[in-house]
Amino acid sequence: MTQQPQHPEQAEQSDQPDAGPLEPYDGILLLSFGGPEKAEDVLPFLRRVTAGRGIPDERLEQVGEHYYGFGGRSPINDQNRALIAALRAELDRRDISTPIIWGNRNFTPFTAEAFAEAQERGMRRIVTVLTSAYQSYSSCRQYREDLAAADAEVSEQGPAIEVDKVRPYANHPGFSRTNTRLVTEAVRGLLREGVDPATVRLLCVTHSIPDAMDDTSGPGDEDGNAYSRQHIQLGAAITEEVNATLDTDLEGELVFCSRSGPPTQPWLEPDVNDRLEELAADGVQTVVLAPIGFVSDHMEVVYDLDTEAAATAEKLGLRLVRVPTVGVDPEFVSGLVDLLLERAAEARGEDPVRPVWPGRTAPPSVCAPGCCPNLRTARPALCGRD
Ligand SMILES: CC1=C(CCC(=O)O)c2cc3nc(cc4[nH]c(cc5[nH]c(cc1n2)c(C)c5CCC(=O)O)c(CCC(=O)O)c4C)C(CCC(=O)O)=C3C
Ligand SMILES: [Fe+2]
Repeated sequence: MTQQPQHPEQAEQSDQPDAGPLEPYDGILLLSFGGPEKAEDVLPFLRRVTAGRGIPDERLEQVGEHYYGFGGRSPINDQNRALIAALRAELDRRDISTPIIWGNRNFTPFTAEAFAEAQERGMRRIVTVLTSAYQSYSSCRQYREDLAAADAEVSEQGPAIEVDKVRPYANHPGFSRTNTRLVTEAVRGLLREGVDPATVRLLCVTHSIPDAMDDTSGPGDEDGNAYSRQHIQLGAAITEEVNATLDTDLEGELVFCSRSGPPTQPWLEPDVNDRLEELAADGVQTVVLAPIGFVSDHMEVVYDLDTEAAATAEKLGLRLVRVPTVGVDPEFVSGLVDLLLERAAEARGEDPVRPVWPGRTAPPSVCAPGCCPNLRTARPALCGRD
């Protein structure tokens, strides 16, 4: 690979696909949730997120206040800009000139705007990476539906764009090993201070989802619950690895944050705050809180964990040590590039090595028919066999 990185201007002018390691793709789409950037954005954003989803008004007002507490600006868009810059640098380092575009479900640039940009730049076949590592309707299939809707919208204006997606990456080492290292370093810091490991508990935390959404998550040919199983598997592997590395005997478990929906609807539990109460009553003194469900420190992390759970811990006299999210950690970013290369090799009909940790099987890059169904209305989705 002696080819020099192309100038972006040059890439824009060319209407030929980039000949290179990511062939057959001529564009990379980072697909994310999106968040508001100023106070006036908050209500339209929340209305869009919750359209037709039966979230009680009371909860919406509360969540609005979380955003206003940060001046109406969610950190998520800036974190995605930083991730794009880090991906660009890692691609350049590997002499891969394929351009990156960006789309969001709930804030501009919307997914359809990203598709319009792809069309303008002459892209014909793109590969998508989600800012979400796990399988469920909310964290995977809904993005595939967004892709289908965006595709339908722009295909009236110009040539069609073919779209593929990298596999859900909860058990790709770039994600799982980075989380493991970050947790290990947090616990090592406590040991260095002389904290007694017998007083420490490890909590892995993720976004709660309705039980019904968890029950149907996954390809539909197993037992469902792919979302909770993937988290439990990674949490257990991290705990084991931390204990092996540091010669400790910490207990680890999975807890949930950011529940919404009506109180009558069951969501995954225990809530992080409830669990902190119980652990304090059991004599635990320090909790290491690892947000393995999130890729960056967006509002769920800076509000639900760093503000709300931190206040609960303070009230209980518990010390809370929050582990960083993977963010733009070089090992994570490099893993995403590996995933792009793996997907490109599959698209060329090759049989690439698909690294996995923990466990033995990587989820397929092309989702099974009916994977992670929408329980309300079936909508068309791309990147699957249905
Ligand atoms: C699994 C999952 C992820 C992780 C995977 C992924 O990243 O996709 C995630 C991420 C995020 N969720 C976010 C924000 C919100 N999620 C909401 C509501 C909901 N989330 C759900 C699930 C998830 N959500 C569900 C089942 C609902 C109920 C309504 C529905 O079925 O859709 C609501 C409505 C109000 C509320 O009830 O909280 C908001 C404002 C933000 C942006 C943060 C920022 O601005 O920095 C991010 C990254
Ligand atoms: Fe959410």
